[in-house]
Amino acid sequence: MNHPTSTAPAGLALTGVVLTYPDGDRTLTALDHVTMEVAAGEFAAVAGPSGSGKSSLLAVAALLIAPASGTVAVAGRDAAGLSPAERTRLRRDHIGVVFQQPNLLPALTALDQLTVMANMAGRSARAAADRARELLAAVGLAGLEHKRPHQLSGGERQRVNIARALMNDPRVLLVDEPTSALDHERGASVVGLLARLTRERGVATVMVTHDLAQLDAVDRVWSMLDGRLSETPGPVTGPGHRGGHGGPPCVAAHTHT
Ligand SMILES: Nc1ncnc2c1ncn2[C@@H]1O[C@H](COP(=O)(O)OP(=O)(O)OP(=O)(O)O)[C@@H](O)[C@H]1O
Repeated sequence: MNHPTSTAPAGLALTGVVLTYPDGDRTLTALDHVTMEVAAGEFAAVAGPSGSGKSSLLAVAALLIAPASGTVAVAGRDAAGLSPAERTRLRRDHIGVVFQQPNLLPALTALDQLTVMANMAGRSARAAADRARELLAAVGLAGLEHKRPHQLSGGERQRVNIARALMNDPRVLLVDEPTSALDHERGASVVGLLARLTRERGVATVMVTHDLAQLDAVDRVWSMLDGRLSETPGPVTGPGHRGGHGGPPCVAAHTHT
């Protein structure tokens, strides 16, 4: 168990994060002094064009890549200075990741997709099954626990994916393009589900998306352009706000001077 060691917020905090990749003789700056705070119970979206740095942001927030400079704090704990084992534990205990493709194992039932993770984390089989059932019900899949992935729709598979990411009761939920394989209606339903789970479970959620039509349920919208992140202004009232922010942000027109 990781205990907070600083006054960083209980959700996610990135401060002055710079991430570079080698690019021939030069370096490419994928994240350029990115600062972002997402509180417990807050649902933030990051929108931006292809190549703007959204996946890089998620990878750094998930503690999969260490930034060249800047800090990442998860559940109040600064990841800098942790050993690889401590970083892995911080990720396992406090971060849930929903990948774009559900990555479900074809042979496993919906219930087993969730319990296999918990068993690996040392939870008793009974406790894991109880939690998995509760989560599958919470994402609207009660009664489908014994279905295998090919017996589920795309939207249902994405719900299993979300339930699986919540198995360890994470403080931070990182979601990569969850609606890309879904039609508008099913996509809106998945985003609405993420909004509800974020609020009910007090998790700090960051959703990366291309889909500007799916932002009504989020609390805050950030725009990513050329590795720079800025919050898109709108009539947002803070954590718990629901019901739209006055239309999609003008991501393409956003400039940094
Ligand atoms: N492993 C890597 N090595 C070198 N350059 C990389 C690497 N990963 C990403 N990049 C570059 O970093 C920049 C940001 O990429 P990133 O994948 O974070 O963008 P993105 O906004 O997620 O794009 P998309 O929406 O297409 O997934 C791009 O210019 C990309 O080419």
